[in-house]
Amino acid sequence: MAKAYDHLFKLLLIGDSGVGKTCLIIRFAEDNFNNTYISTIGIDFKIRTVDIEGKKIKLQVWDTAGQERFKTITTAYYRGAMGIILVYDITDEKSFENIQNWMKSIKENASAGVERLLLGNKCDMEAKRKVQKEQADKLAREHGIRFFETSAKSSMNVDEAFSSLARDILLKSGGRRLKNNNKPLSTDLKTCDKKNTNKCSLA
Ligand SMILES: Nc1nc2c(ncn2[C@@H]2O[C@H](COP(=O)(O)OP(=O)(O)OP(=O)(O)O)[C@@H](O)[C@H]2O)c(=O)[nH]1
Repeated sequence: MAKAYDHLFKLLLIGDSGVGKTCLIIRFAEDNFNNTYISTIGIDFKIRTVDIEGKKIKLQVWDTAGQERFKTITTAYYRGAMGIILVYDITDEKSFENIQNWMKSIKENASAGVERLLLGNKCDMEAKRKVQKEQADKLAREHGIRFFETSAKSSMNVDEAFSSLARDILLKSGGRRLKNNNKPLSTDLKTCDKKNTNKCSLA
């Protein structure tokens, strides 16, 4: 039987408790949102297959508990991830400050070539904003990664964020094949603007 997908990418979401990791995954995988807060215990995952540049990419998206007491369990999953999404809440300054610690945790526990992405979630709550977009833009630039403001509630930028990460991983794996087989890299791969301008779109 033919495989239902061309590539399987494992992604992982990390960030403080309550920033909206579970809601982002549910919005992405099931196009749903719930206001009730049930803190994740340990780890869980959901799947969605997306079309990127004519390729079927199966995304296995792992949800981690943000609470400190689950850290030993959750960090064990970093190594298998090809992409890690760091999430903070734009209404919670502490969750943004802690991104530096989450970055450190990636350095200590993830594979060296892992793709990273920064998300400022709950951007529907403009009136309660504590973290300015420029601050996060600057941080993302310092780390050389992409940044989006998202809302799991309104869907804003959720598909775009996941797709841009998947596309970056695809580009990277294409590059590896090029190195190994000396085959030309597919020219139909559109590159996204790496300058965090949120201009990536679904293929
Ligand atoms: N307004 C708004 N609320 C959100 C958004 N995303 C999540 N929430 C709410 O924030 C709360 C926490 O969301 P979760 O997705 O459970 O947070 P989490 O990061 O998975 O938390 P842990 O499992 O404890 O690590 C819930 O009450 C959600 O309804 C969003 O984009 N906008």
